[in-house]
Amino acid sequence: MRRHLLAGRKHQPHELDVVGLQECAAFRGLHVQRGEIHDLTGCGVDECHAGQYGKAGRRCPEARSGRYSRVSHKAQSMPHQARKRTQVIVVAVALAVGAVAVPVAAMFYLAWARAVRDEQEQLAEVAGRVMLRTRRTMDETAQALWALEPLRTAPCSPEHIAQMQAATLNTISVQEMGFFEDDLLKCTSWGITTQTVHQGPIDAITKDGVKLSRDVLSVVRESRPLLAMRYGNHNVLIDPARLVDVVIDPAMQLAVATHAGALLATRNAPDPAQVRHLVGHPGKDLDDSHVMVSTEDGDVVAVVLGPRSRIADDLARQQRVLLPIGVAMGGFMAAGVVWLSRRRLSLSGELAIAIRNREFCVHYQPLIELRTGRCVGAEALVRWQLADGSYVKPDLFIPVAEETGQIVQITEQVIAAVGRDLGAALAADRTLHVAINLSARDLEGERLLGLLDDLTRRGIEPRQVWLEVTERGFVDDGAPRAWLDKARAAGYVVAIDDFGTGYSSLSYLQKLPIDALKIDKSFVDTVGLETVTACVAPHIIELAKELRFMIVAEGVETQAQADYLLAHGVHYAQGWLYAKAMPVEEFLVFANT
Ligand SMILES: Nc1nc2c(ncn2[C@@H]2O[C@@H]3COP(=O)(O)O[C@H]4[C@@H](O)[C@H](n5cnc6c(=O)[nH]c(N)nc65)O[C@@H]4COP(=O)(O)O[C@H]3[C@H]2O)c(=O)[nH]1
Repeated sequence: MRRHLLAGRKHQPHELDVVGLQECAAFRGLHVQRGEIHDLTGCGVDECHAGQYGKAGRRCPEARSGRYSRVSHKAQSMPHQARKRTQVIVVAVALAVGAVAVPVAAMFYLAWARAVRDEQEQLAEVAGRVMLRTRRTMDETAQALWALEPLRTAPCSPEHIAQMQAATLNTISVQEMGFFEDDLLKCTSWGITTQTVHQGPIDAITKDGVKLSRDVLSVVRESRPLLAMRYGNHNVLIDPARLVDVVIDPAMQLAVATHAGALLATRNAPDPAQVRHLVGHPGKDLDDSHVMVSTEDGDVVAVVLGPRSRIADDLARQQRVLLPIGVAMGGFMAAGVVWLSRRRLSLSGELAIAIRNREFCVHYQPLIELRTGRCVGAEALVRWQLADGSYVKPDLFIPVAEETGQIVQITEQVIAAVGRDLGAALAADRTLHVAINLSARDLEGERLLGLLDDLTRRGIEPRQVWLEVTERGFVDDGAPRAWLDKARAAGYVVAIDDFGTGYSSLSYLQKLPIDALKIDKSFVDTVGLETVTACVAPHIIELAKELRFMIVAEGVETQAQADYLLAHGVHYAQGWLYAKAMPVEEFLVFANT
């Protein structure tokens, strides 16, 4: 913004103010200190302000204050803008860092979550196989038991023992079968029992009514602790290792437990406490050392634990796939942030915000009838007011707004402001008019004409509204011309602005649909000078008179220029000789003075 404010300025009125005011003060023996004039002689401050910039009795309101407030004002806008820029840059950097960090962190997390999920899925598949194995073992064992109940032979008769032997041999999981009477083992599949053996405590009862007892030892042969399944008077002994006899990674740990948490079978020595925890909370889990999964059916719970280190390999694989995606997303988002912040920092971005926040107001530069010296109207000049109260001059942002098309919204705000500001004054005094600047891009569609009609609904007559269009607005013979014809037909006055600075030749002038011509300041400046272009102003004036246009001279700064223009038949003048653009309240005072 700073660059914009400093570069490409057409006029530098405030700097002229300072120099001029200082010179004037010195001439009159006044003392200038910190932007204020102190009257050491007791007179002359007002004269100095008025004499240098306004004609007698009509002091330029900007000079009247005795301060160079607008000069310092403008200077103050720099730190404000710089602060704003810094804020935007800081926010943009923070967002850009976030834009990269968030997707990369998200991908780290996703890779971790997917690695854990994959591992748990593998464990769940093993748990499913363990459960299937357990179910089959228990089911076939139960079948063998049910086949002997009720007993159809004499208990422990050779036939009965043969039946038990056959069941033992035919059922792979069964190691031994026994027959109990009055809680005592009477015989087994291997013959009559001579020892006193009681039925052990029951750990669980299946939904089929089979009772389960752990850690039972065979009385017939030496064995490790077995799992007893009992139904009626018979029981079978099975090796619990069968329940967990599935192909697994050696690092995995397995367990089959009852719903009460009693371990029926384990493999690779899982921690009983961990197993019991999973029995109580079936599903998937993860702790500092293990990934865990459990699955259940009505009778038992199968638990599988894998070391957490198993995740690492899969994690590295997932990261190889996902991290580049995260980095790409981060880069994309960071680029978006950079693009947005650049846009925000760009003038058009600032303009968009200013339009949304309605930061524009209008100042009015009086238009003087040369013959009478009377104020007969004003040119509405848009001002972009910054948060610190300073203004951005239109030369700085109008070209950008025209380029981007934002000018249409600005013009809409200007027309609305003119209605609010001058509606009553124009309705009360039909000799006053207001000139509104339009850009070529404004001359399309019906919307703006509708807004102008809103002005007339405030009691303003169309002839009191001058539409100032630069030569560019007339270059195109198509839509803009038709638009201007419509506006003229509705009674609005069309003026060609900055005449002579563009493409139009003098002969072209007679073909234009205009009522008034504004002579550009650059030609007014040549009045009375011995320059090559000094002859242009009289030519323009003569032709405009021939074509019966109203003639306005812009940028009149000296009385000599005003005298010359009056002598040559120019009707109106506008310039710092009379007044600069000013807020509406000051203009209304000026117009009535
Ligand atoms: N050095 C000097 N300058 C004088 C003197 N008298 C007037 N000026 C300045 O000359 C410009 C006259 O307006 P313009 O030729 O229409 O030139 C305008 C106009 O082309 C454009 N502009 C201003 N307001 C609007 C608007 O509402 N819409 C559009 N489309 N353009 C606007 O911005 C231009 C610059 O406007 P401003 O900065 O307000 O500058 C104004 C005014 O302050 C003088 O005696 N000496």
